[in-house]
Amino acid sequence: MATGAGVLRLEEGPPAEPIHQSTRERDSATQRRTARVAQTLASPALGLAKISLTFGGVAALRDVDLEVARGEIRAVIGPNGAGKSSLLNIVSGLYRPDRGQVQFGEHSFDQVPTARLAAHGVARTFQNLALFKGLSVFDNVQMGLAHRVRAGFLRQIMGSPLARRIEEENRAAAKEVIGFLHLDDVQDCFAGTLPYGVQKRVELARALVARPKLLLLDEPFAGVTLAEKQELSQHVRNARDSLGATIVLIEHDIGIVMELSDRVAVLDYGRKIADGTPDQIRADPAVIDAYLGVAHEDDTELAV
Ligand SMILES: Nc1ncnc2c1ncn2[C@@H]1O[C@H](COP(=O)(O)OP(=O)(O)OP(=O)(O)O)[C@@H](O)[C@H]1O
Repeated sequence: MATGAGVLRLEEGPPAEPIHQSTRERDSATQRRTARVAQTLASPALGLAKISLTFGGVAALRDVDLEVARGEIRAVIGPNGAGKSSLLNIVSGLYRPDRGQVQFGEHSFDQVPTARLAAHGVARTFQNLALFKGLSVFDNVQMGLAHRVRAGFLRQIMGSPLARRIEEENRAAAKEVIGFLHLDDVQDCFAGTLPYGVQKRVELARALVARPKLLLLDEPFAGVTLAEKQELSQHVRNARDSLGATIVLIEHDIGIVMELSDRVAVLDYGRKIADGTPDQIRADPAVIDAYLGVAHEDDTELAV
């Protein structure tokens, strides 16, 4: 039987406040999710095929398949050590899998070329903030366009009109995403002086400034307050709804995951043990066993 203690063990911050939806709201949200997934699965934004990875004798990932539909919010969850970060590191090219393929749209890779990630329309955030704390919010956000600046380096030092135009475009893009994430008031502050939850938002802005097609979020809600979680999850949803980004997130806060995601994949000991809508995952006995490590009963649900 699922116990609160078992679930709390999985969370790094306070548990998410349950969002109460009426049955009709919940049904229509489910219908929208199903339509979105069905519509776009023919041409997934991200496909992983038979991904395996070992570290010495430890199998971090075993034959993991994953499809992410365009415009979907897709969560990957699992207990500590299940392989979530390893998976994200493979998708962003930091790890090379022993076997398997990663596909972005038409392009397929044995190892994702990290340096060309942005060119493929992929951006990511990190579990531990990777901001430049001594730079302003504005400059941090502009760093998300560094690949464009590098491309125009020679033109820049020559002060060409094209370099000036690129710089203006970059500033305009940064300004726009800063407004989108309600960071206008703090855009001139040093990033390191801001509350942790705001810094997380700055990191999200930096990832979004290049308008990625695919956004990888590594524990975006870790360490933030309950109010900040609610706000941040709305921004993640807006990034999908208004900017059209497909989103993959790994996250320990099951409450937020179930509320935010269209579909959830569950890893345990490097294997994918379940994949489905939040309702399917909540009721899946294998998931309950993996999280609680106890024998399940037929009527048990994941307590979130
Ligand atoms: N760089 C590494 N070197 C050696 N072993 C590693 C490395 N990275 C991950 N592992 C091992 O691979 C397995 C999967 O780890 P991973 O960090 O991917 O899991 P996780 O689900 O992200 O865990 P957590 O939720 O605790 O971050 C674990 O047994 C871990 O110890």
